[in-house]
Amino acid sequence: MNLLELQDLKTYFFTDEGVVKAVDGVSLSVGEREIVGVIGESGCGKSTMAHSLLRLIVPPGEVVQGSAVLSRKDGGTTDVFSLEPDSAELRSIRGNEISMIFQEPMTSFSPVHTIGFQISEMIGLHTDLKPAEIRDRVLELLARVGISSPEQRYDEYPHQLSGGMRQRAMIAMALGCKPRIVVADEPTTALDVTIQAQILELLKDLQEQEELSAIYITHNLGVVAEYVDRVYVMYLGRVVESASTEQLFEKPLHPYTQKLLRSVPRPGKRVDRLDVIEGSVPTPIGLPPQCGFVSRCPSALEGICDGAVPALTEVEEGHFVRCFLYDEQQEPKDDWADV
Ligand SMILES: Nc1ncnc2c1ncn2[C@@H]1O[C@H](COP(=O)(O)OP(=O)(O)OP(=O)(O)O)[C@@H](O)[C@H]1O
Repeated sequence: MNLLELQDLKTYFFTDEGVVKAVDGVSLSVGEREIVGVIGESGCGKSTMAHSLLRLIVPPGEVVQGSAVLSRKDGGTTDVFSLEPDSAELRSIRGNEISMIFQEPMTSFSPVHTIGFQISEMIGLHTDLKPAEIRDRVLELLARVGISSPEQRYDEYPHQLSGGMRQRAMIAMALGCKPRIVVADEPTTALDVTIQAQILELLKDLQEQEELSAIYITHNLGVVAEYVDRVYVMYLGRVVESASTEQLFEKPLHPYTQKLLRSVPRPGKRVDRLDVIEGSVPTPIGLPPQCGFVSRCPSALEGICDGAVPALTEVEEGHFVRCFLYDEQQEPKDDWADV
């Protein structure tokens, strides 16, 4: 049984310019102790998908469809999308069972309280521990994530910590209640490479020791190659390919994935020239029913790829692709909703 089963998520933003279909039918699963990666260019809907999972979408955005069934610590299951936004149950899930590490740590800490106070408050909210026990847990966590002199850091404010330390403190906060799944949205962009590597190593250790699963949203294919078990490639609000990391690097199928892999340097691969993906991700407003990548695809088939949205098809075990090139039998369909 998977820890998390996201089915057919659609999250739209209802703007004056039109309906932005930021996530348009994404399904994704996370197994126990599995690290799942989500990749794709800026604007493909990765962050919107992650925020939807934690019910952090605010108007004009809305989750319009989908289910996210979470297997709970107590052995039960809950569809996170069926809960009221302000419900106690949702609050008990957030932070306690699924927690999120954001792009910029300053946004998840308040500047006016100390680091220790904020992590303690979060643990206090979700557990019955006594204040002294909470303090001990926070100190242990700070040490665990590699923060030196935890006693001293406990009483410091976020601005007193370096970027790397703040990131660690945020991980401590995210792990405070021993969640089963951590969603890390580009956890390392704002940091230098050495700290990036340390943080990812730390998360990997925690995954092994604390039975943690994770969803990593990243632009960095080096990170995917090294730390991720299974990958979802997103384009224009949809998953266009998903496979084990090994399968994906060995044999990328979707022309978008192939371009993406050729557009960034990868460890262990010598390339003379990196590819550039021509054009940019369109804004997902009023898009015609066709493959989202058709306007940028070097292999597009006229009359096929521009006539319908391809379905996600399993090409070999565990390797799925949404592309007519691999599904020639498929008749163009006029309605995406039927696919
Ligand atoms: N609050 C909002 N209002 C309107 N449109 C939005 C809003 N937030 C995101 N979008 C749009 O939704 C689409 C998906 O954006 P999202 O930030 O989820 O992509 P992303 O893949 O996470 O990008 P990045 O890697 O830059 O974070 C984009 O077209 C974006 O402009």
